[in-house]
Amino acid sequence: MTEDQIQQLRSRATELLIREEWNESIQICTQLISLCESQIEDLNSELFFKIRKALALAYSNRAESWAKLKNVDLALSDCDSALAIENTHFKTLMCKGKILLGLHKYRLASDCFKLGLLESQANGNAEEINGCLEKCKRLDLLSKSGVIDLSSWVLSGFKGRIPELGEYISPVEISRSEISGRGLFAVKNVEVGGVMLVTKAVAVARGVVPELSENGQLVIWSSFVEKVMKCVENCSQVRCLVSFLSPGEDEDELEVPDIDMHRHESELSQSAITSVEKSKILSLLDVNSMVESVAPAKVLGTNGGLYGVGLWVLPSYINHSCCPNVRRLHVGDHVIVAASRDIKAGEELTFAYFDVFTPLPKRRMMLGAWGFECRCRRCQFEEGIASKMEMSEIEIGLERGLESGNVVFKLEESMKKWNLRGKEKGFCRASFWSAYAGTYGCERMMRKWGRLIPPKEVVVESVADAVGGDERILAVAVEGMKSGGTAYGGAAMVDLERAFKLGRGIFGKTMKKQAMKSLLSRAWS
Ligand SMILES: C[S@@+](CC[C@H](N)C(=O)[O-])C[C@H]1O[C@@H](n2cnc3c(N)ncnc32)[C@H](O)[C@@H]1O
Repeated sequence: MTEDQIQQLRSRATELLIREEWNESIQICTQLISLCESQIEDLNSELFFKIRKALALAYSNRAESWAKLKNVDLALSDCDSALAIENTHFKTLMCKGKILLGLHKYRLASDCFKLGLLESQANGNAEEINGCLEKCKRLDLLSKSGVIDLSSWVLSGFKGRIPELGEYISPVEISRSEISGRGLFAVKNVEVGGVMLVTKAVAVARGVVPELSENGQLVIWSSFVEKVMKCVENCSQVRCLVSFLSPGEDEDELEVPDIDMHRHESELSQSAITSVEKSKILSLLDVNSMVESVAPAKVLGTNGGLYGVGLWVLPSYINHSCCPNVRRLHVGDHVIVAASRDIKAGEELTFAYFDVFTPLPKRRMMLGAWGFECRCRRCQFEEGIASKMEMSEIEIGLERGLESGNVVFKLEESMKKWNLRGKEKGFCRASFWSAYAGTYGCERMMRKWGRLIPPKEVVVESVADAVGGDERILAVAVEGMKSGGTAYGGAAMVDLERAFKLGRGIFGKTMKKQAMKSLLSRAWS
């Protein structure tokens, strides 16, 4: 009788799995598990082995259903129950390997696939298992080296699948920040373009939003909140990491988490945090979620027309500066954080939370919405010159439609008068970048003002040095290169090397020169 019941439930569970009815399949597997467990105590040996087999399969099937529903904790727990009964259970090893791969635990995943490969059932699945093993190896290497190569994807014109990325953490640490709360700090010197982090989103929601209507954004936002809630509920690893993020208040009281907690091979205590309230999640998301940056996506030809909002945990420790030293590049659900200029060991990593080419009064307005005041070197410097008469004349001139060449001329003359040097000039030029771009990009304007203002290569380099790489600086820099002219007035090779350096400040060291060249040509076409 019991045998028949078990057989019936098994067939029903298999049918539901095939039909991808995960919730129903979980119900049937749960019934099957209870039945098997109630029978397993006092059985003659033949039936005992049969029931154990059915029990292992029921746990395995339920694990698969939980995994499909993205309930990672329950899926892993069922895998472990199945493996405790039969430690080489093929189906379970495959299921556990895939879950661990999704959690970026490449070596543990690889151990499961290797064990699976030894089983007789591997014969018909060898290609798939070897593919998984290959993927573990590739991503493990990336997670150790940070070496990313998007070249073939870039050269193919972004056709085909988005390159698969793993998670990577360069030598950085989380420490108390003088800016606010905790921040992320470089432990070693990093050259422009150096990849600092590669992080997969906890969740990301995207949609085509016609003209970015507020309503459309709201719909995407609520789907994003739902996705994050689900991940937090279903994965203790995510729950633990998310619970350390800043709610935006009393940041100096917040605990400083160990960076190693974010290395996915490390084991997190499963029971550390059992739940996080929705209201807390909402305030964490207000402070830490990021909109996928549109500009590099446009150049990369990806995500065009899409509005995307996501949560990437480790990048959430990066504070804002108006003269930042890192930038982010979105590739699929991953964000690559790379140095947008050279960074010294001990320096805090900073993003610009909004466009760096914004004059001080507008930056203050935007920061008002964020709820904090920026005290970065650039803001402090620009506050010092804000009351100068020439500065008000330039701002008023710009507002009233003064010719951009004239704005640039007046600013350059004022900077000479104020005896500015080094980065200070770059800060001012960045704040009035639109006037510089308008002047260098217009032949008529250059005929009129060209001899009275600095050559564009001087301006390009001072702005990149002050606020880091930006595709708009690159566009001005490479203008004229295609037609045989030289952007920098020197030999073409030198021009190209400088353009590559600017490109690395935007896209990071993520591709070979040939691919970067094709991106540069997009910028100048
Ligand atoms: C994404 S978090 C950055 C990491 C945060 N400091 C922490 O301890 O987790 C963003 C929050 O950090 C603070 N913050 C970031 N940049 C700042 C700045 N330049 N000045 C003051 N507060 C800043 C603000 O409270 C902001 O809401």
